[in-house]
Amino acid sequence: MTVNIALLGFGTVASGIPFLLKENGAKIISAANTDIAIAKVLVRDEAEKNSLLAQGHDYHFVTDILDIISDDSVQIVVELMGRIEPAKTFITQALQAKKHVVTANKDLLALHGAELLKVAADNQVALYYEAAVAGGIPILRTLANSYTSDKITKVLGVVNGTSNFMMTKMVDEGWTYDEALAEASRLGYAESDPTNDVDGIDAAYKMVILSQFAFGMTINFDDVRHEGIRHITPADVKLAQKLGFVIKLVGEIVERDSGIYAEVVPTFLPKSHQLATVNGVMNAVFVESIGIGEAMFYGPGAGQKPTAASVVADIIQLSHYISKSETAPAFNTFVRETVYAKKEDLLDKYYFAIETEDKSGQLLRLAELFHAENVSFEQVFQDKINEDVATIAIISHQMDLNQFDSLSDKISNLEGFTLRNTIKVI
Ligand SMILES: NC(=O)C1=CN([C@@H]2O[C@H](COP(=O)(O)OP(=O)(O)OC[C@H]3O[C@@H](n4cnc5c(N)ncnc54)[C@H](OP(=O)(O)O)[C@@H]3O)[C@@H](O)[C@H]2O)C=CC1
Ligand SMILES: N[C@@H](CC=O)C(=O)O
Ligand code: NA
Repeated sequence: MTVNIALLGFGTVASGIPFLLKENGAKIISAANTDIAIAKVLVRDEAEKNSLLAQGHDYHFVTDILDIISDDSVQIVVELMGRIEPAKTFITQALQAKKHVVTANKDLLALHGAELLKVAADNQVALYYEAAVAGGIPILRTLANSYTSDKITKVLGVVNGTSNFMMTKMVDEGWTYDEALAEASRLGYAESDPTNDVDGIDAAYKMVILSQFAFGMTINFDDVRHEGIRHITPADVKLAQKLGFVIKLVGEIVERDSGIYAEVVPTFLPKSHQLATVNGVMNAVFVESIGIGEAMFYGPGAGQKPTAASVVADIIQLSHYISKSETAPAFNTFVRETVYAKKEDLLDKYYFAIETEDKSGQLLRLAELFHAENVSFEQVFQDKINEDVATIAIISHQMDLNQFDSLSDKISNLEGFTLRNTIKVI
């Protein structure tokens, strides 16, 4: 038999699918128990269709989603257009027409996943999305299947390929921010709007999805504190290096007695930490659990073939169920009530970079602020910016999130001081 699939969009990831289906034909047929054919491809308009045909792409291109939704021979719809609309409407229509759906769209899953999964369940079809988190790393299926016996307590992840690639190029090779971003876009790593990549939004979407698979809880996207890489300066990087740290954009999800918490923030990682060596477009998800202990899953987080490989793995799994006329199980079955951690249960050390006039008594004023919050300094450094202005860099001892927010606020409002940056220290 043959399972017919339809692709929505034919950009970076989607155009990698034919290669894998062709190169691994025999293996795929044996795993899926069926042949898999690309029956239709939705493109934006006639101009794109003609251009793809002229390039030698020999597919049945359509420009109206209804040509796919109303086609009973199409059993799996593969959404690779990205963004919220019209992807949300098209996926809903496909599920309602009792077609399985595969997507890599983390924006949509993080913001509207629950609604879409309900439509899938109501229509006895499945929605799979391995590629949505850490592109080529098989992390979601691993958490859903191989961690069933275990209790996860913490997930740390470098999960945005674009920002990690940019930071690596800027720090190790001296590229400018704009050069690094342009190259990440050229290589197909960045989103069509790279704001999400550099501002920590894409990684925060992935934290929402990871919270569901690792902890069975759905953290609201708005509750994921997130910050990107724009504010990190060469001075921050230099000090980090001097102290034996590297700076990375790290996502973290923890479960404390009071509940769960997730954030994505620039982080000082000790050079000896496993995540410190994750460079370029590589991603890694570091999992702490009571059974397995510490485990790290490492691989390419973006790029055409790695991402398409995850998409095709989902297609194969669904095709297998279709070929056996079996109901495809839900991608993730771990669901608990979502309970948020109290801020006082979230303890971390922080780096504060503060600019101020280079005159006596300034450090004392900062010391008084920290003392009033009952937080002590672990290390303090001062660096001249010019004749009159200096940066005071403080690495604190542990404080809870209330103390951190209060201190950041107070320093920002302290006359004569500018809080230039804060970075979490692991
Ligand atoms: N690239 C990567 O490494 C990874 C991507 N992803 C996710 O995979 C998805 C696809 O990403 P990627 O392939 O990089 O994106 P691209 O922008 O390369 O491809 C998307 C394609 O869909 C087309 N498209 C958009 N809207 C429509 C529409 N209404 N009708 C028809 N075609 C449409 C776009 O056309 P046009 O150019 O005209 O807008 C474009 O050709 C996204 O959700 C992304 O977040 C996930 C992991 C890794
Ligand atoms: N733009 C994303 C693509 C994969 O999710 C990234 O850079 O990680
Ligand atoms: Na993945």
